[in-house]
Parts: sequence; structure tokens; C-alpha cells
Amino acid sequence: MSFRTEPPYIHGSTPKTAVVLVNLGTPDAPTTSAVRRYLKQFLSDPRVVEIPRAIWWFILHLIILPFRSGQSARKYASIWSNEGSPLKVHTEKQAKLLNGYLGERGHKVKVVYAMRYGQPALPDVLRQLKADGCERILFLPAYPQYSGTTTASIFDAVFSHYTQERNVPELRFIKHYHDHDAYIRALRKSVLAHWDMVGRPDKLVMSFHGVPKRTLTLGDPYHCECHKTARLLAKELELTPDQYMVTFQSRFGKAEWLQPYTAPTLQKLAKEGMGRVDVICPGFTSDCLETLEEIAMEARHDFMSAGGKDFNYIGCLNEDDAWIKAMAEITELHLIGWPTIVPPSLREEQEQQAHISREEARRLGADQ
Ligand SMILES: C=CC1=C(C)c2cc3[nH]c(cc4nc(cc5[nH]c(cc1n2)c(C)c5CCC(=O)O)C(CCC(=O)O)=C4C)c(C)c3C=C
Ligand SMILES: [Fe+2]
Ligand SMILES: [Fe+2]
Repeated sequence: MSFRTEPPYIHGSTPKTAVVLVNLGTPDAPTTSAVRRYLKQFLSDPRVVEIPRAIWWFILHLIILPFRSGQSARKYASIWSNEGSPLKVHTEKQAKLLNGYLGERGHKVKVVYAMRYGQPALPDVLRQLKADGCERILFLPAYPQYSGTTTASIFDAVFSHYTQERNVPELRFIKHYHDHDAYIRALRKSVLAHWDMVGRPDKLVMSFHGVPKRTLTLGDPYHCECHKTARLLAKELELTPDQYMVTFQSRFGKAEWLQPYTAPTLQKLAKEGMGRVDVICPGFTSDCLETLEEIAMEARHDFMSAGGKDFNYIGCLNEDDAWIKAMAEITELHLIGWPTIVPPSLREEQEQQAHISREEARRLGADQ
């Protein structure tokens, strides 16, 4: 077993703190080859697909990748912007805004973003933080609701990276914030802003990404956390139980996933004579393929072609000011105890000490 070479240790240098906003990841381009590369990495993760590896290898390589890559690439092409994949564009902007906002609040932290699959790859970002002298790292997953398939997979990737490092930084992980007041308030604000413009629907559908139903029976709290978010948001909006519902989208494969499924539910509502539905996806903090294509395009089509009169998609929180502030609040809660607000007197002393150490290190290097 060998460990990666560490940068030279410098006595007295001020330990830096970083916050890493981690999202799922997205292909580099809306092309079959780029989507295939992305899906291969994503769907090879045992946290995502819990089928015995040997069997899954054949299904993935002989069926899924050859057939799905082209289909998904066409869907990606329909939502790709001049700046790139919406998921990446929003995540990058959120990290920049959070960095600025925490700075304004007096925190000496560096906020960067990384992707679990694709680019910027989490291990590359962690290597850069090491090179920059970050000794404390807080991970903020882009998922408000914890799921073994997403959040835990980020944790796995971080743990796995540090099994090869000698000098492991202090690490903290935010598990979830599905019921955090500031997150719920940001959602409420976005719904009300929408309703101020176009009035209220007959029903608000809260659509979350699905997971296999089996994960619920095996103890994954994801389903309960989605329902709690929905309940809290409905309470904030003063909705009665018949004015909203929770559905699950993006089913993959033949097994049963969490129910009710979004698309058939919307068709059923339209057939029953529901005139207008609004759909919000509170589990996605950035618009992406699953919201812009699957909901705003496909689900709209499903609802309208089944006889619905009006369909509104309420966009994700993206760069909304209330959401950036919510992220800052959630982050600050988990930074407690880490000296990110350094008093000026101490900062000067630490910098002097670091300077002396650097000079010493340089002299030692020159002597050898
Ligand atoms: C195969 C099983 C999948 C599980 C389990 C799963 C869980 C899950 N995913 C998200 C968030 C996102 N998923 C996105 C895309 C996406 N998801 C799956 C499969 C599973 N997801 C696939 C195959 C894809 C790729 C697109 C496709 O071919 O359909 C995205 C969008 C990424 C983008 O580039 O825009 C997000 C975000 C959550 C939150 C979740 C479990 C809670
Ligand atoms: Fe997914
Ligand atoms: Fe999808």
C-alpha cells in the first residue's frame, strides 16, 4: 500500500477551510459518446443499482449503454444551453454565490463545487484543495433529502479518496436538510412568486426523483424525508391535503419504484377533469434533465394530451437569493466550532509564523 505524496508540511500556516457543494454530475456534451461515458460511471455505482455485479455488468454493457445513450443524448440536446448542461451551470453559479455570501458574512472559507460523476470530478477537486492547504472540508450535497443512492454515494467517494492520503483533513458531511426552515421558506417564496404572476392551480403536484421501492423497505429514509418536505411546504403555503400531492418521477428499469408515479398520476388527474396543475420538484436544487425535459416537456405533454387545460412547471431554486441564503444558513450551522471567522489579531500572528516557516523550509531546501 502506498500513499500519495503530500505537499511539504509548513509549521504555523493558517489551516484553511473549504466547503464543497457536490452534485450528481452530468455529461460533458449532449452526444451519444459523452452520455455513454457518463452513464457508464453513474450506473456502475453499486449505490445506484443494487443488482449482483456480474449480472448487472452484462445488462449495463449489452442493453442499457448501447440503447439508452443515444436516447438520453437527444433529451440532453433539448435542454442544453449555450453555457452547457443546466445542472452544471446552476451548480457552478450557486458555489460562486455561496462563496461571496459567506465571505460577506465574515467567513474565511473557500466554496468550490464538484460532481459525483463526470466533471469537475470530486477526487480532482479534493487534490486541488490539498494543494491549496485546506485542512478542514465541509461537504454540502445538492440533495435536500438523504438517499443511499445519492448522498451516501458522495460520502463513499470522499472516504475512498482519503484511503490513499497520509495527511487526511478534518472532514464534515451534511447528511440532509429536507426540513430546514430556510430551505422550506425558499421553496415557499418561489411558489408564491409564481402564483402571484399566474394565479393558483387546482392542485400543486410535488414531484421527487424516485428510487426502487425496495430501498424503503430496507431502511432508506428518502421516502419519509420527501413526504416531510412536502408536508412542511404545504403547511407554509396553507394548503389543505386535497390541494397538493406527492409523486415520484424518473423510474428506471422494470422493478417497482416509489409510488405514485408522476406521469400516470398527471394523466389520471387530467382524465378526472382537473383543469390546471402546477408541478414543483423540491428534491432538485438545480434545474436539470429530470426537471426541464421530463417534467416541463414530457409531463406537460402527458397532462395536456390526456385532456388537462393548463400545466405550469415551477422551476428549481437555482440561483434564487433566498436559496443562496438558505445554503449559507445550512452551511454555517455545520461550520460551528471551526474557526472560519478569524480575529484580525490572531490572523496577523498566524501569518507571521507561517512566513517564518516558509522561509525555513526554503532555506532547508536550498541547503540540501
Ligand atoms: C438507475 C437508477 C437511478 C437511481 C436510483 C437514481 C436516483 C436519483 N437520481 C437523482 C437525481 C438525478 N438523476 C438524474 C439523472 C439520471 N438518473 C438516472 C438513474 C437513477 N437515478 C439516470 C439513468 C439518469 C440520467 C439520465 C437518463 O438517462 O435518464 C439527474 C439529472 C442529471 C443531469 O445531467 O441533468 C439528477 C439531478 C436523485 C435525487 C436520486 C435519488 C434520490
Ligand atoms: Fe437519477
Ligand atoms: Fe428522467
